[in-house]
Amino acid sequence: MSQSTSQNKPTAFADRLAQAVRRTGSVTCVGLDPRLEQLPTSIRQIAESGAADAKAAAYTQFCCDIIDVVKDKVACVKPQAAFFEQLGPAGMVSLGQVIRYASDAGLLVITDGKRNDIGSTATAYAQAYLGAGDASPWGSDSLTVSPYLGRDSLEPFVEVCDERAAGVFVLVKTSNPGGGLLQDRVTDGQTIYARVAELVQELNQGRTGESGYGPIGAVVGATYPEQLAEMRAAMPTSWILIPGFGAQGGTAKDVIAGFDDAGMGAIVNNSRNLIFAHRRDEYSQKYGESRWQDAVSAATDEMNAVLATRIS
Ligand SMILES: O=c1ccn([C@@H]2O[C@H](COP(=O)(O)O)[C@@H](O)[C@H]2O)c(=O)[nH]1
Repeated sequence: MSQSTSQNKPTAFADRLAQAVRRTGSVTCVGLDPRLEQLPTSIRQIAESGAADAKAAAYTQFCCDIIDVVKDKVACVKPQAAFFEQLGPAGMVSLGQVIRYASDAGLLVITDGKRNDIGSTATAYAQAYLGAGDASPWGSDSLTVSPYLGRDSLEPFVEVCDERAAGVFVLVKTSNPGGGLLQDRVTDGQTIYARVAELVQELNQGRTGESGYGPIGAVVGATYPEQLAEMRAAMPTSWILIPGFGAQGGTAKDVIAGFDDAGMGAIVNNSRNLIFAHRRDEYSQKYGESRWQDAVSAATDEMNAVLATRIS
């Protein structure tokens, strides 16, 4: 549930994120991307029947067990909607349960759905996902959104962010190798991703809170450190969500440029290398599969420490 000010006005998402980063001392975002075949055996057994609701129950258990481990170690989690949607309706129920569990545990939730559409439909997406607790049916603090449909498709999200003290992260420069096909195109002397960043910066105008950041954040991949530096400068009032750390090759030195001088303004997502840490050589020997939660804990501590050393 959103923390409230004395006037009972919910604290803005950007400020809640700043508070959570300060409280935990962590800029790590734990990505909740459950994949059936990679789950520890004890969890995979829940899905033994092969039915969608059994798989969904396994996903819920796995994600909630991870939340139990990381709730005091990090500021936020990012459930990836795709893995839940893949299971159909039962998966979507699981997504809702995981979001609620994380929120109740005091974590900020960024649902990674990469939603958007024409304005009137975008409003429905915004109302569905944005607003923690009972403010929306999904109860997310924040949602990833696509800018491809233009400014009028983003404005409904901005409105709902204002109403519900929520946030969005607009895809600016994604971590995947093929993203440049469109994002790096130069038009009117500017790359598309730089034009999107300009739009993000415009939308945040007049919306910054105590933290100096506004509700409209940006996604910029750890796999493009030079562009990350360029985007930090282009969007000084936007939180940057940096995916691509770990399994996609991004390292601590690649993400430094995403932070402001106070070591704030960015969160670094890591999904596979944290949640399936028990499968990594460095942790499997020490913990084995039966102690998979200890592996998640150790991997999260390690990421926190590596980032803290680099950023401070
Ligand atoms: O540009 C982007 C935008 C989103 N993602 C998502 O982040 C995680 C990354 O998972 P890892 O296991 O840490 O590679 C995943 O949910 C992606 O869909 C991204 O990677 N890049």
